[in-house]
Amino acid sequence: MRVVVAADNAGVELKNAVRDLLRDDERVSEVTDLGVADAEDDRAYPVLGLAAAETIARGEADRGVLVCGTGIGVAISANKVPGVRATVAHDSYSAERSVKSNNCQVITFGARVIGPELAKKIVAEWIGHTFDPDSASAGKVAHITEYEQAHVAC
Ligand SMILES: O=C[C@H](O)[C@H](O)COP(=O)(O)O
Repeated sequence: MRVVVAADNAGVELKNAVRDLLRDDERVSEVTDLGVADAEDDRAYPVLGLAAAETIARGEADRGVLVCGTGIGVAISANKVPGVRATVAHDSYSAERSVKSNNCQVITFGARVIGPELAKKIVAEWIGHTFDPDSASAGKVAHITEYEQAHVAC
């Protein structure tokens, strides 16, 4: 699995902790870190969120982990990229269902909301979840995709 990670300067430390966890996970073949690298880099969360989501939309990554102060801004940004579904998930069940019910490729965290150990635990579980295209959830996700394709300008 190829994972892209990104954060604004509010989330850089948590992003780095999750990035390092992913790099040590044998289920992950590649981790692309789009930054920010440190707290001095003031690129705003939309820049990072959109760049990460576009990486997935281009087929260059399978999943994404995005971090900002709340996780909300990067999620909103990533969801603007056609074909990408992102959500904040600060608990194990939401993270699981974000994949199994919603086929989300992206999970986001708020560094001002969740601590690193819980975030890392959630990510370690999240990596193992997969979407079943034959599940009852698939038709609901297809409805979202059909709307997007009919209404969202590329
Ligand atoms: O969703 C936005 C993020 O929490 C970001 O890190 C902080 O944004 P703000 O500086 O506009 O509050």
